[in-house]
Amino acid sequence: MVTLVGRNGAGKSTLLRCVLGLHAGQSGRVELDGRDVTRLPAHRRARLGLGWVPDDRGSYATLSVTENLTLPPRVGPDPWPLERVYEAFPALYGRRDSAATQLSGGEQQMLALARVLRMGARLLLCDEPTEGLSPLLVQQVGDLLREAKRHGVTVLLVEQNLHFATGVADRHYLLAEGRIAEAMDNSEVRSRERELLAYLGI
Ligand SMILES: Nc1ncnc2c1ncn2[C@@H]1O[C@H](COP(=O)(O)OP(=O)(O)OP(=O)(O)O)[C@@H](O)[C@H]1O
Repeated sequence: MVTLVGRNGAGKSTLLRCVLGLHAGQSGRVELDGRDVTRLPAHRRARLGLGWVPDDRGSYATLSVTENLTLPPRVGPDPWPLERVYEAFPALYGRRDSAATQLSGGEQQMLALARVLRMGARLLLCDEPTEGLSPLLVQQVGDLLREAKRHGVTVLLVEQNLHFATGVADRHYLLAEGRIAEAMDNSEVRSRERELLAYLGI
């Protein structure tokens, strides 16, 4: 799991869109598992296992959790069976008959992530999944990202919460003016936390 950090406007969301194939007119290369996918359209990249976790959660409000998890098409190479989803996220199993709107913020986040795993994604792109969440929900999002990682899923995470980032990710890239300015491991981020927070303006 890797995070992208950077000031507002540094280009984090744009980089995610480039990786997904949603940004026209980019330069450079995008590789997935060593394969050059730069010229592939977004839907072909999805078939190779790229998955976007929408921050508006993207679930069908009036449908139950199970229905939401049954509907997504299988596009990627490794679609999770429903049983694996429920085993990895038991809280969702407990809420399986509830409508998506009745879920807590953390459970909705869990459902959004689980839907992408059901579609077969191996690499998840998440844009600030903790933004605006209470500390308890932030902790739940951390648990669920760690759970996905434990199951072999790779995560590229845009995240401004450095404390959260060092708790879930393995390494971090600082983006400035659309370029990678620095690569850091967890101990470096922790030892430079004050300086980085001041730089990020948080
Ligand atoms: N590599 C780049 N080269 C040129 N322009 C870029 C590049 N990356 C991003 N931009 C432009 O910079 C602006 C901000 O980019 P973006 O929204 O991706 O930043 P961000 O880091 O996600 O910001 P925020 O934290 O506010 O969401 C956009 O107008 C985008 O088109």
